[in-house]
Amino acid sequence: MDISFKQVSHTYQVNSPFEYHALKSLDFDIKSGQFVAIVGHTGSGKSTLIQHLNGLLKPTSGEVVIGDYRLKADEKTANIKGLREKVGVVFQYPEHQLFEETIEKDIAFGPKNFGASDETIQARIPKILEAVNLDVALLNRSPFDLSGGQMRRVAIAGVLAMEPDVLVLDEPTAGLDPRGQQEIMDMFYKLHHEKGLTTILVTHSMEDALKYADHVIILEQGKKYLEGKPEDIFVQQARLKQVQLDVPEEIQFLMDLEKRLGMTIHYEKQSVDDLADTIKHRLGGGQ
Ligand SMILES: Nc1ncnc2c1ncn2[C@@H]1O[C@H](COP(=O)(O)OP(=O)(O)OP(=O)(O)O)[C@@H](O)[C@H]1O
Repeated sequence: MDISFKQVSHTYQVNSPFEYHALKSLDFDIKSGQFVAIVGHTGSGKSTLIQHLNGLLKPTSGEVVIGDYRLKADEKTANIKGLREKVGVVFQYPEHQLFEETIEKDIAFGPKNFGASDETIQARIPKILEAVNLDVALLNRSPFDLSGGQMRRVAIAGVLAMEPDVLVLDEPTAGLDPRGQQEIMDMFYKLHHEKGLTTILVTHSMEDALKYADHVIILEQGKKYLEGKPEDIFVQQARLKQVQLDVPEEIQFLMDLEKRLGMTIHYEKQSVDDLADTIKHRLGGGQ
């Protein structure tokens, strides 16, 4: 689904001593099928922004358009339930929201609430378990018997069970070890391509934004600071530094290489192996 933010502002606790302007005149478009990373340091407005994607929050002014749905202040959004079915949100630490006695019931909870029949849900479950790499034998176990990483996969399975068109991921790897982080991100990347999803990833990892996203939006104090292709955004070291963001490791490495050896390699999402080959070749003869 295409998504548009048109001059969106959001103010918390209007007309109170705690009034806070969290989003300020945000304008951007996300095309159906894009993988977009939203980055910015703490308090820049990322969580506020994504809560506008399924109508948990509404703009104080401006409008958000998501497919055929429109969110606008003082206007009742037609069929908000339909919007919440289409936009799946994986919140931070989603495993904290597990509550059913069995894994199967937890995965089925969302679609059941939205009126899907038992047969429909049963038909979806094996494919979802495969996607999140959980064993079918676990279905009747309590989610609370699992490891933290497995619990997160159950919670993600519950969101996927709704078969959303748009997947919103709020720091989906927070608290996982490096291997778990990569497994989860690779899983989302695969799902994104296989299911033709529109994916919106909030992350503190510049490396993940560079590796997985085809578009990056940087927020600073509720405003859009930079927007574009990751390989164009993440070479702007001085501008990133101004908002306390780092250059991803791969790009930092190529910048150091240029400084030390005068070797210029333009980063175009090459793998580490391809970069190593290019460097060896340039150094003369693959040693
Ligand atoms: N309910 C609220 N009432 C008042 N201010 C709020 C409320 N929720 C968030 N804020 C403020 O809005 C600003 C943006 O918060 P938000 O959670 O969107 O930022 P963020 O970029 O997601 O931060 P983080 O990376 O820490 O999750 C922060 O300064 C925050 O304190």
